[in-house]
Amino acid sequence: MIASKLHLNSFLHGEDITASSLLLTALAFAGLASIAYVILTEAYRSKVRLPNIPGPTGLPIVGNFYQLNPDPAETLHQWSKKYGGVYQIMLGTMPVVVFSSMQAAREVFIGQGGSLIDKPKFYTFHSVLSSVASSIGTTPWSESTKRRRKTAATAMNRPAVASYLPFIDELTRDLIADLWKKGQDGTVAFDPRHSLSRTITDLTLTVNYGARLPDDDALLEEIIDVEDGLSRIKCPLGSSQDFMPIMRWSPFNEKSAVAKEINRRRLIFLNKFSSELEDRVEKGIEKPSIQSNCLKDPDVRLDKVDLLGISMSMVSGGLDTMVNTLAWSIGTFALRPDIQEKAYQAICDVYGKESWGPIEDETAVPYVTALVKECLRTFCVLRLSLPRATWKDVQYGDIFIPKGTTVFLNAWGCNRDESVYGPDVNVFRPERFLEDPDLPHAAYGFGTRMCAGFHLANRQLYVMILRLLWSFKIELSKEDADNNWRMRALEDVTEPWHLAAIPPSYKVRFVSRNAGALKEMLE
Ligand code: HEM
Repeated sequence: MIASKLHLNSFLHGEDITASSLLLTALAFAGLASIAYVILTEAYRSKVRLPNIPGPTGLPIVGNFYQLNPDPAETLHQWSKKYGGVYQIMLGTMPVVVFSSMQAAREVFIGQGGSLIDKPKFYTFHSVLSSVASSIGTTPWSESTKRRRKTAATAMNRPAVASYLPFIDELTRDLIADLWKKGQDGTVAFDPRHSLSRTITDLTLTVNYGARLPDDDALLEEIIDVEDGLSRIKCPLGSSQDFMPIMRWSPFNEKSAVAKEINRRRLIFLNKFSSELEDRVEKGIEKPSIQSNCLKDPDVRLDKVDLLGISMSMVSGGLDTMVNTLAWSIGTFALRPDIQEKAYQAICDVYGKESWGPIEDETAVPYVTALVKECLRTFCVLRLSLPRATWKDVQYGDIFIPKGTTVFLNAWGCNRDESVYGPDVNVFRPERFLEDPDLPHAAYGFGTRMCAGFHLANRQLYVMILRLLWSFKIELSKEDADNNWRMRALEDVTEPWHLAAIPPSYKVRFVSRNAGALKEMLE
């Protein structure tokens, strides 16, 4: 008995030794593997780093990724003061060339536009999310991208936008009626974001499919939620796993699963809208729209995947950008009654106090045109634009950027370029665009892949802002005013890592300036 106990003890003791030595061996092996991984990654990082382009070196494995905190666009803008208007950063093992000065950006993005026509491929977005089709703005250059881009750009050029004016007119009226009703003629303060989202989603779908959004709040919420999720993945800095492949195996990484689920949900509503349109085309009851034109025109050789890609671009391109630009603008107007007054007088000088004027002319009230540009410049909702890749080698002065390099346009930095806007660059001052009507801004990007919807966006912003400021005095809620609520483009952005710059929420009152005239305009 005793002997067998001894035997058992020594046996167990022996097991202990074996287990702990196995553990030690495993730890040593993991340690060596980690060291080897760091050495190999560092060797790779220094090999792929672009010669003769200045920029911060960054940390092993992660490069400059986490140094971009707390606000990537602003950090890159500050770095441009040290490294110049064109410099490189390392995102994990990926070198990225950043353009952060207006002059350099325009010279290369416009002057050598053909060399910057490509888009980089990111693991999360291109391999996990976009398994079926992807929006134009994120798709590398190919024959299919060329066809889609051309169709979308033609469908949103100046004459085409003129044909959508009845939709813009109808939806702006609905928006103003909704704001007036919800706020009970300025007696109740509320957050206008939901109304803005509904109007912009409705408008985007109407222009794309020729049918208005059904009165279905659940569907609207679903579209908004899916598009918000997409923005998070589409964000150039949205997924660390794109730059640090090791993150793809992290048990805490849910990015890929989230991307797949968003793709599934997005396809449900896009397919629904497409098949409803096909039905209308078959019955011959469709209204003019981008998709119906493509379906009916034998010269437009687009397949189903192309058409789906265009739909994705329209919904993704127009939603976040327009809603956030309007949300920043309305909040700013509430804080700046002087600007509201100037705009109101300028509108009344042209159209009088009894009418908000026709919708045809986008430049009839130059102060409003300038106001729209200053809103786009100041809030610049796509602060890092959408990433590009070089299609050909680029030579800019001493800087050589080889084909296939990822390039960021820091639109935020360009819009804060003192050499262009002067010392009051951080002041919200629409007059700067009256003093120099050719003054550029970078909110839509530049060159061959710049925003394909910019005519449509300019027209919508002009009409909506003009009519809002003619109809209402916009006043901050008492609660927000008491709390000294602010709307600074830099300090008050809510999620600086998000693709689109989202303003802080607020409540405002929409007080009619001339209730009788407004009622007539809405009839
Ligand atoms: C305030 C409104 C808007 C802003 C600030 C904005 C900004 C931008 C920016 C910065 C890009 C990337 C450009 C680049 O790569 O250089 C882009 C691309 C694009 N936008 Fe817009 N956008 C707006 C509204 C719209 C609207 C209303 C639509 C259509 C409904 C639209 C459709 C597109 C499309 C299709 C692209 C992809 C172009 C391509 O890659 O070839 N955008 N937009």
